[in-house]
Amino acid sequence: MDVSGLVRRFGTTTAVDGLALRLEQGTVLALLGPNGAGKTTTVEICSGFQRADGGSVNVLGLDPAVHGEKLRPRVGVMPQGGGAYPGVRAGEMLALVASCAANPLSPDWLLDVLGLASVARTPFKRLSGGQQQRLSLACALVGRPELVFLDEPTAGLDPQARRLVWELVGALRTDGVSVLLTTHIMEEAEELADQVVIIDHGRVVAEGSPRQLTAESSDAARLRFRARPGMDTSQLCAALPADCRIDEHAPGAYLLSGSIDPQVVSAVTTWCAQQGVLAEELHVGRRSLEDVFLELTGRELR
Ligand SMILES: Nc1ncnc2c1ncn2[C@@H]1O[C@H](COP(=O)(O)OP(=O)(O)OP(=O)(O)O)[C@@H](O)[C@H]1O
Repeated sequence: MDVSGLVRRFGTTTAVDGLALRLEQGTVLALLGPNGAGKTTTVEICSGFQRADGGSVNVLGLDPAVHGEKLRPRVGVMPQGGGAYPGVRAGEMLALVASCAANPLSPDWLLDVLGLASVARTPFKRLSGGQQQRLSLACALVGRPELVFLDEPTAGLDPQARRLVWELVGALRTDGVSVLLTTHIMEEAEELADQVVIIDHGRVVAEGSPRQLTAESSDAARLRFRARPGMDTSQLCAALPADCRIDEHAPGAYLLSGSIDPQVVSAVTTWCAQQGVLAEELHVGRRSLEDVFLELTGRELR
């Protein structure tokens, strides 16, 4: 799939502003971005649910705005928030979607894999939020698609169901299916994606494999630890090398960046001991995808 120069406006808002993406066959691309960055709009244009105001989209060699009918049997879509006729039973819904496909997977098998066999006769509106999500995923996969769009596939899922979705995405990739997913869970992108694209204000701000994105531009490492929230770290900072910086980026979560050497680690633990606190989850390593994401898109709420 290839997207270039994509533009979508809503009144005075430019939701997508010249976006370019490339999803290679049989790979997983994670589209990340803060709330309102333009992820869902992009996915909806690529999957043929919205028209673009500019740019080009090529999905499996076709333009979704022109060849929606031809594309529909070849792609699977799990929209954000799912959706179905409220009164339809879970099993009926999946059977209905399967009946539109040339060579569908067995709906019963898929219900079983997704842990929905026991609610096959339950009306959609009576399913729990997580069950609705899983049914929506089943509907996206039942037609054996060549390419799947998953808009926040694990939002609202419990840890077991999230792992199951991760396994399914891994299995799709092994089968040569291309996957475009959006997520706010950085760990999910690190775990699943071959390629990560971070967007903000409808534009690409960074892209690469999770490893490329988290590789340090210098040899500066990070030291993280958890301790009592709100500690005054100015004294600690004064005792560290000049290029070291310490931030409490969430209550009780401290992040020290700069030249981290054994003396710095020792200074941190000694200082914590002097404060009478235990430095928990002390970890020295490269920056995480979440660090990169926050550096690029800022820390303020959208
Ligand atoms: N139908 C619409 N009418 C008006 N504005 C819209 C419409 N759809 C999206 N927008 C606006 O376009 C921008 C991008 O929205 P979009 O839903 O694509 O963001 P997102 O990255 O998917 O966000 P989230 O992470 O919250 O799901 C937002 O400012 C949103 O308010």
